[in-house]
Amino acid sequence: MSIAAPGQLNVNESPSWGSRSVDCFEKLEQIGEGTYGQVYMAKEIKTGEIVALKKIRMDNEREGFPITAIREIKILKKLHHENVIKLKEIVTSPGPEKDEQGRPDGNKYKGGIYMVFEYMDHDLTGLADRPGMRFTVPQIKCYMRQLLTGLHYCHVNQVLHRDIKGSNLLIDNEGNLKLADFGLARSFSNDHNANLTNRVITLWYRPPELLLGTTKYGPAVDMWSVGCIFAELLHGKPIFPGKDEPEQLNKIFELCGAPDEVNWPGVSKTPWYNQFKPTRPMKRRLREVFRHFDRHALELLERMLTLDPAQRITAKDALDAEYFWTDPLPCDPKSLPKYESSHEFQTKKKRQQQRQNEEMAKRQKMQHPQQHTRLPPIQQPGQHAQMRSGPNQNLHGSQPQVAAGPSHHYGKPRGPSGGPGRYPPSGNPGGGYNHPNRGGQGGGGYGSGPYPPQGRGAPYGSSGMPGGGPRGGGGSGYGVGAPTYPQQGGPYGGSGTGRGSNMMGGNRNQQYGWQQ
Ligand SMILES: Nc1ncnc2c1ncn2[C@@H]1O[C@H](COP(=O)(O)OP(=O)(O)OP(=O)(O)O)[C@@H](O)[C@H]1O
Repeated sequence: MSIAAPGQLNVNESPSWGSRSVDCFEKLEQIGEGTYGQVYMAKEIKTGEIVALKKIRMDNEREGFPITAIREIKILKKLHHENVIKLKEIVTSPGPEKDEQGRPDGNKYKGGIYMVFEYMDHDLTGLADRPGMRFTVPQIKCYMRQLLTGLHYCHVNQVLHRDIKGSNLLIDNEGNLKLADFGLARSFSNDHNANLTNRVITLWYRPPELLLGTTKYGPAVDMWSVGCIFAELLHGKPIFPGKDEPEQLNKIFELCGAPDEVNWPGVSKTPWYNQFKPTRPMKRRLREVFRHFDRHALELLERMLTLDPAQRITAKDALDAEYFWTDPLPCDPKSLPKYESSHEFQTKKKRQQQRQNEEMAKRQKMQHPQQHTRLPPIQQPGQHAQMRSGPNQNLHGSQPQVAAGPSHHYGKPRGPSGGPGRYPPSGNPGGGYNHPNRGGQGGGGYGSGPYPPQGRGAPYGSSGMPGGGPRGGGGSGYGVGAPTYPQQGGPYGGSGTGRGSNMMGGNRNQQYGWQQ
């Protein structure tokens, strides 16, 4: 195997890797917008095969080929599993890129580099965000089992994903779930002796050890994120929607209790413990808050959302949990309903459009109050099932017609709050931190709202949720807007500046200094 010089991409391993032009593909539509650039659904002209093209952003020539992209390619080339997204090849575009209007796109780099992936119809966030979406218990078990199987495979192969969240879990119309976006992934050694950056994992899914500044960690960080996803599937909305790191920790402690040397030996030695330890006793309330969850689901969740990473359940043990072996059993992926493609990018875009329409209608009403009452209703995007859908459009068969069009996870969780209407303002987070701006009482956020019915019920149903349900209303995806980071110098200072800043996960391109 030939080795590329540092900072260069080794495309020599297979003649096809990097040798073909992106012109072999016809871009059909944008389905995602990530830190690195756009993701498109595209068709290979020769074969008609539908793929996903992820453009690698090369904004800054001086930095060369982004280290994160090199990592993603390197790791994905070594991982081959049915629950891990398949990287098919790398293609290039020789000349300056053009934008949609045919103008040069301002990219200083003279060409473009794309990763070609197998196409997946949905991401979990986009799917869950569909109006009226209801996941059944066997369906949740089926997705969770696949998520854990894929993750177990990564961990056995000594790869940490470090960005597990709904928009990185891709689902096809055969019901297969695959882990995607390995841009923050890295190899680890079993002794966990290397210093790794703690500025990884999107804030809402970030475990307490990273929030407390730990730099020696292992697969348990991914298992915390899995616990957050699991709870979200059952609960119907994200369980820890913190707007910045201190609030994130606070939300965790309110539900999982305060960490101490009894429940988490060694916690007092974590770098930022003294700064962020709660100033009042906080007991674990997970069982009480989620008492309506199925018993086995709650048992498993308890073990995933364990504060001490050393005691947190592993992917392998989670797969053995009673939850997956008791009725109702996980369903066969193939038996799952087939939906029109849905990615978070598109659901967000649609909501934005809807809000614009509503505002326009309001303005019209103010200008022509009489006439307005007789106007036909504003047409909402996605009312007609005529949007371009993925290659499996004809797979709907006898499934109930779904109203909305595609909705990939576009624009990703850049910011923590879910957008207007989705999450009530958290108010004073309470929780008693030693943080100058915090420390008030109350504000638990779990005690007041009704929860969706459990058991065989519909975790994502619109009934019973405040404001018509977290998924159905006008809120936008998984977060917009910037969290307020404390000034540099504090534990959370200095992130999120410059190009490619990911509000929830920090700035990827700045995450790789002395710590990896
Ligand atoms: N293979 C694929 N098939 C279909 N859609 C995809 C595929 N890969 C990515 N997407 C869509 O594009 C979105 C962004 O992709 P991805 O997470 O890989 O980009 P990114 O630049 O790493 O994003 P981020 O900055 O959020 O980490 C995904 O959430 C998903 O909706």
